[in-house]
Amino acid sequence: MTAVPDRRVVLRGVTRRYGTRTALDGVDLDLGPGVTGLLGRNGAGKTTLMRCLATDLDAGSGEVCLLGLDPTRAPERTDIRRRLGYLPQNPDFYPHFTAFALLDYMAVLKELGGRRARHDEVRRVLRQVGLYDRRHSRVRRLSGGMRQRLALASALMGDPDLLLLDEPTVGLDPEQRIRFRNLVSRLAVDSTVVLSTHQIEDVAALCGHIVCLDRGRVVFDGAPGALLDRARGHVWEGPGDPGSGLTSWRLPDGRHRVLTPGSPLPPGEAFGAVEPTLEDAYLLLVGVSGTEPAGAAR
Ligand SMILES: Nc1ncnc2c1ncn2[C@@H]1O[C@H](COP(=O)(O)OP(=O)(O)OP(=O)(O)O)[C@@H](O)[C@H]1O
Repeated sequence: MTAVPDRRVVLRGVTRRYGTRTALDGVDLDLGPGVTGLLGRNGAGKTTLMRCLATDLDAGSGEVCLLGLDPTRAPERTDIRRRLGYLPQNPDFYPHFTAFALLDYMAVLKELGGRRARHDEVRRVLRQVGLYDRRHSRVRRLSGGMRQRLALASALMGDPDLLLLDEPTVGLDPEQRIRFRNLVSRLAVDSTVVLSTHQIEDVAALCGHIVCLDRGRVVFDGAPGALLDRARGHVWEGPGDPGSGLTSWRLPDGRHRVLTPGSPLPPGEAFGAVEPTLEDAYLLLVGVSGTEPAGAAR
């Protein structure tokens, strides 16, 4: 009987600084197979966390265990790297390589077997991301969305146990986005996937687990339903702009949607409570510049 590989990601008290700036502040995490959505505003620490998980950046102080292995030990770090796929934010590729040659080169670096096995794997991932017909195109001739899909193909090579995707759907058209969701959700049956994104629709469609960072700290770690529960009673719709510094926006029918962090009371007489979306819940959690985050959501 073959042993089931350990696919967990465990962090204990990870604090990562850049000089005097603290990017991660005492982060504890425990992730397993399925898709975890990593949310947070610009500068919250998402990319720093992803780079620590990708072993691209040392984790500073605290403990990290990836796939049952210790990334501070060189041989274990090599094993982790063979078993992980990483799509970094703004990937940049050699522009003169063809799509096929580029992935083949990545496969060599990842030590994915001999030439035939490698080429089979490159063809497989090119088909998965819908780029097989463009395999002989040079990277510089691909569109931005196609380059993003090429980066995804590179991350998918070797069926990784841990897949780290930093803003993967930037530049994808709606059809490709659905294709991406299907691909990732199938992979996440067995693998641990971490999806860092500002696209809340992708999180709603894919993630069974959400982690939200704010100024380097974990401010939410749980199921989407639990995040929605916190927002219930704080989202309203009614006529007119209630003003008073609350987060609100005009809907296409002229009514206003209003968030009342902290207060479970309507912002005006004619306002009725509505079911929160994940975006409402996220905005209530982290607050919007000029407003306070929801007391109840902290
Ligand atoms: N190489 C670096 N040197 C110094 N400071 C950095 C460096 N990289 C990131 N930072 C700082 O660390 C903090 C966290 O940045 P990080 O890129 O992890 O945030 P993020 O959540 O990924 O943001 P975004 O959503 O904008 O991509 C920010 O204050 C940022 O300015």
